[in-house]
Amino acid sequence: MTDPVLNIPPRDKAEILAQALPYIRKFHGKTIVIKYGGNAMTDPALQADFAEDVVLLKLVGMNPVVVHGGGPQIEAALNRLGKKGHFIQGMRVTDDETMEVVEWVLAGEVQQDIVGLINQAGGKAVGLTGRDGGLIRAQKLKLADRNDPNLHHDVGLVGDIVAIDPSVVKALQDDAFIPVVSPIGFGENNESYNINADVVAGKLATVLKAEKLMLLTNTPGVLDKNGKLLTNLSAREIDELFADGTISGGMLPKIEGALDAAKSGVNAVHIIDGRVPHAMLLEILTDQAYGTMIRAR
Ligand SMILES: Nc1ncnc2c1ncn2[C@@H]1O[C@H](COP(=O)(O)OP(=O)(O)O)[C@@H](O)[C@H]1O
Ligand SMILES: CC(=O)N[C@@H](CCC(=O)OP(=O)(O)O)C(=O)O
Repeated sequence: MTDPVLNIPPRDKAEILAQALPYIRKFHGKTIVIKYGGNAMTDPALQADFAEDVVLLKLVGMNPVVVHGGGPQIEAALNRLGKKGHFIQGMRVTDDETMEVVEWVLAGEVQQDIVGLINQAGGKAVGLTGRDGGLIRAQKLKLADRNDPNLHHDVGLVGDIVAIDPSVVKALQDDAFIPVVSPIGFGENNESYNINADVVAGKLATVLKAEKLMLLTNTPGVLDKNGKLLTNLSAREIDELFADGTISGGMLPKIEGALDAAKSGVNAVHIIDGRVPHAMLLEILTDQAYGTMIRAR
């Protein structure tokens, strides 16, 4: 894949840097929630680029908050135990044993890898799960069927977010740290819940009154039935794509998280290709639009 930053002539590079100034000014002090999808983090070189981008955003005065996924990494760990993941409408059916694997892969492995990379790039990252500081309170999700709202699926220990207390994230931000959040919630009886990372990112962006929510994944954005990129989607257009089955699998919770944030006042919500080096930086700091923008109306 070509690198959009390195493979361009120096004059154009200078142009990109000059373009960045108004955006740096505009977003100074603003919170930007970045969902780093498990599918976008499979290449070590891209992971290092991602970490550098997050640090750069912090250095120029923005407040990045990372929410990470790890679907493929959980799947690999389950396979090693002779288990295979099963999804309903983009949600992993989570029994007790799967929940244990989810916790150690997300909080023990993926989160700590990202924290390490950000620190290596010169930032000060702090890893959190939804337990830390009472960040994500959850209850068992009753998953309504998309075609028959009277039918509900039992997806085990998948969490429905009851409340987010963002005080721990705000305290870290005020202290120049970069929070890296694992999508694990806690229930009334201290039980753990597996929550889709897109849903956590959408809700956290809303509660933090973020300026932007960026969802980094492994497609150029939302694609239509012919595989063509849809650069802009309203709530009504999304309903149509749900209805005709164009949006499926992992894209279902992603769009729901994105739309929820857009409707709740997050100014700009983008689904972008995390496999393109520095896509997030270019989206935030240049005039060029990337991926799919989700609009409330
Ligand atoms: N209309 C669509 N456009 C793009 N991707 C889609 C669409 N419908 C379903 N998908 C699937 O959603 C996937 C992204 O979701 P997911 O696998 O959960 O990624 P992540 O780990 O980044 O959250 C894509 O790789 C693709 O297989
Ligand atoms: C309930 C549910 O589906 N949880 C997800 C949590 C990780 C995640 O969301 O990872 P991605 O962002 O990489 O898909 C899972 O178990 O895979």
